[in-house]
Amino acid sequence: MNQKKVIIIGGGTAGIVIANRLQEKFAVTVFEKSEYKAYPLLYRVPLMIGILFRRKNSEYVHKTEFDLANGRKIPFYQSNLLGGASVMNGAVHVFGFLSKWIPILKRFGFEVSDLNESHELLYSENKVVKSKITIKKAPLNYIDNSFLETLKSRGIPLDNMSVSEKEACGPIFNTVRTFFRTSVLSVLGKKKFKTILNEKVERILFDENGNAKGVKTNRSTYDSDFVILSAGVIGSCSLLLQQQLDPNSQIKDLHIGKEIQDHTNLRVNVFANHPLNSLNEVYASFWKKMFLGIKHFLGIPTVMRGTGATSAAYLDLDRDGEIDTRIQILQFSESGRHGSKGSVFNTSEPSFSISINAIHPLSKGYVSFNNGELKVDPKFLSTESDVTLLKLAIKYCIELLKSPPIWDHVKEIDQLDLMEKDPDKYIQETMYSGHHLIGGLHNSITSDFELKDCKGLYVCDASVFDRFVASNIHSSVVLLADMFAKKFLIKQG
Ligand SMILES: Cc1cc2nc3c(=O)[nH]c(=O)nc-3n(C[C@H](O)[C@H](O)[C@H](O)COP(=O)(O)OP(=O)(O)OC[C@H]3O[C@@H](n4cnc5c(N)ncnc54)[C@H](O)[C@@H]3O)c2cc1C
Repeated sequence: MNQKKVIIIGGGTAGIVIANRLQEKFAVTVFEKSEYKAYPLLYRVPLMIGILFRRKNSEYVHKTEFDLANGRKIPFYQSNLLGGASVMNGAVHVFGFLSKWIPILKRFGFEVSDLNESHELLYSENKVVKSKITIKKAPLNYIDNSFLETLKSRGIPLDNMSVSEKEACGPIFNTVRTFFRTSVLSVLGKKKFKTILNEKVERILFDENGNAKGVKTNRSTYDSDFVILSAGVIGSCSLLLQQQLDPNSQIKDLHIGKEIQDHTNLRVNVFANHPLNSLNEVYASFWKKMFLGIKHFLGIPTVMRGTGATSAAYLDLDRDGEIDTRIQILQFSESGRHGSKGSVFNTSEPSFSISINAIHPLSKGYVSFNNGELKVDPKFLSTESDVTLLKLAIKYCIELLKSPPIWDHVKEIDQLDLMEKDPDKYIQETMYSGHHLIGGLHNSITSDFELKDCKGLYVCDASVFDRFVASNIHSSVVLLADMFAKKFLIKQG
């Protein structure tokens, strides 16, 4: 039987998940502009991924910069590898608040049972199942235990951190195989679809009736019955925006690139008063690093199993009855990421951080393409309520750190004076991107994910989210991509 052909643009998080489902009934080809290079073993170990971002001219990632209102430039990293952002992300898994999922499910005609089915198909907890994304609860040490104990003494109960709808604290989920980080590439165990690497799609082709009929890449043109755009927020928006510039373009002005969002990420850094049995040890000593590395590769549990982000808490800081903030222990410090005016949070001393994420920020920005130039600006903290929440969070973290038992580990809270006297300045000088871009195409598609006015061209990736359902976005993208593919199979299969 002649199978219908589907072209997927982008072999990233969404693209691979969609290809995995659609290969049941379609001849699927995935075009990925990056190559799957011999990705070093080292980077597949959870924490070691951080080394990638510090290398200048890395062949595995490329860097875009966001301009902040105060003149600071902060990096946003994209992947140069098959698997997209999921290969080099921090691997923290959060499935999201059901109350936030419901409007998204409704918008696309899904039921909660669809969400649960996709979850069941793609994720397994604490066991390795072929072709699933394996997740584990992060291993906890005494910094985590003190953090959780302090939270509990403030009335925040221990709960399931993957789906809590109320204030809770607990260990978080990481993507991990027995020895390595894993990503959506684990679904490649059953791969039948074709991947064409190192080939960038430059144009989507349409027939005379306005139906998508294939793509033009930097090398050739390819025919298909359907085209699915999964090139990520920046990739999908920029491809459509560029194509729209052509006066005869099929693609109309459909709010493309408008209302993108990102989680701002802020850290409260702490110098500890004693050496920590934590990821700092991996940082501090070559021999310890070797020792832990050997243990890790032998499959003996080590701190390297975690991403360094280990336990967290959901909080309702403005007391309006809805969870708004997540604080999370980070047992490592990234050079260059902290400190005002580019100074570095000193990692040679034992240290840890509390990372703050406003879960549902209201600030919105854009992706634009003018005079051959791509501009991406999430317009961080352009809404006053986002700043207010971060200030409440800083205050909360300082109070928390000053309470036992976590206080027992604290020698000094870095930049405490600035945080207390001028939190606005602290926020502007130290905030970073949470690397969770969403939106840009959410107003441009139908409830079937079809680009409005363009038959046969579908969009599904982080760009179709009109809101955050969780404090992290990877799992949300994976689950929506699978639900989309299931719907596509029913309608077109
Ligand atoms: C550094 C980093 C850390 C993160 N940490 C976490 C985390 O800990 N937890 C979490 O939940 N989320 C995390 N995220 C976010 C999450 O990984 C992403 O939001 C999600 O994977 C986005 O999926 P996507 O399919 O929309 O895009 P991507 O995975 O980026 O896929 C898009 C793909 O399309 C390709 N492409 C683009 N244009 C073209 C073209 N014209 N032709 C062919 N191919 C093209 C790109 O090369 C890319 O491979 C992180 C992201 C980053 C970057």
